[in-house]
Amino acid sequence: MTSRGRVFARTILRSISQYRDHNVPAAASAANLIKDEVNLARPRSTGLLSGTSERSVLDKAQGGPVWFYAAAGLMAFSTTTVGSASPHTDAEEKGKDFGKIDNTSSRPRVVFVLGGPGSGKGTQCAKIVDNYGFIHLSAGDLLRAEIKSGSPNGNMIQNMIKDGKIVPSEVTVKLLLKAMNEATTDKFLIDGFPRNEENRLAFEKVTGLEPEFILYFDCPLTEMEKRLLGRNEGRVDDNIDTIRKRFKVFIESSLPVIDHYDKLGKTRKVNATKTREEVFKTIEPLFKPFLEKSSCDGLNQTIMQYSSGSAVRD
Ligand SMILES: Nc1ncnc2c1ncn2[C@@H]1O[C@H](COP(=O)(O)OP(=O)(O)O)[C@@H](O)[C@H]1O
Ligand SMILES: Nc1ccn([C@@H]2O[C@H](COP(=O)(O)OP(=O)(O)O)[C@@H](O)[C@H]2O)c(=O)n1
Repeated sequence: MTSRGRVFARTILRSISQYRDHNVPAAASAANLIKDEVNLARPRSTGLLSGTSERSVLDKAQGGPVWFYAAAGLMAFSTTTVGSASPHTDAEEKGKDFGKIDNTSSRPRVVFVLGGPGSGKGTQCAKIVDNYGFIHLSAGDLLRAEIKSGSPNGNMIQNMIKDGKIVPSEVTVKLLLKAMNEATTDKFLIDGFPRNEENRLAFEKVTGLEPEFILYFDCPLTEMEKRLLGRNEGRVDDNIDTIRKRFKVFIESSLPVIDHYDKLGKTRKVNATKTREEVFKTIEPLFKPFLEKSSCDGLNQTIMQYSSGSAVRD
């Protein structure tokens, strides 16, 4: 990074502090995340010109180092559009129209997988990973791993999960970013996230990334309840009391997020009541376009821009 880049980054961080001093809560929590992320991402950004393996996946967010964009994320960001779907698009109906994935971009590509508890998100994610080279990041799994790791946040997370509540975004986004940074691919299925508007805004502000689309598993509560009670994974939250609380949270906090993306034409609604195989058949057309062209071309182009000095971001 050049000294000009450092000066600019400091300026951005200073302006975030000023926002925080004026009690803008989202800016304040984003600022905390950003500071952590600066520490996470900075050492790696020196490898920018030395090849893909040394570049942090998130360094590629919007074509520049993540900490830079994390800071800039507090400003308005333009987004990448995928497909031509209209609101309330049904996966079965649209078929191949889902196609227009920007495979020339070197940005990390993110698909959010949403749906009520027990709607089959994890089950389908495993199939997508096997067939379409995505990395599956389950927010719930990351939180449960954090509890197991003996983290100081462990107790708090455990209590929230037992009570069916949504863990503060600061914690969850940080875990997601760490996992994305460690990943060896740039295609991410982020499952069970964003679960509320706070999750959504924190991720957006910190990464500057917009999802390609939202895969929404639509399933009646009665079916989800039956599946959860039969899941048998020994989870502290798969009991009838917590399940009912989770349903309430889903309706009150998660549906508005799905609706937000629906209005942007990004929600791909899937009937999740069918068999596992049928559901997978329905969603496959959404993922085929990701196989059509490697993102390496876009990536190489970005690296050449940096080498020739034509890119202003360092
Ligand atoms: N299409 C389906 N039909 C019947 N049961 C399913 C289906 N998809 C998943 N399941 C089962 O329902 C339970 C919940 O699925 P899971 O993928 O863990 O849901 P989520 O990740 O949305 O909570 C699991 O026991 C799973 O095996
Ligand atoms: N973005 C997220 C995702 C999960 N969680 C917590 O983790 C629990 C389990 O989420 P999960 O995605 O593993 O499971 P399901 O509820 O989808 O079956 C949620 O009920 C929340 O308590 C969270 O706080 N924030």
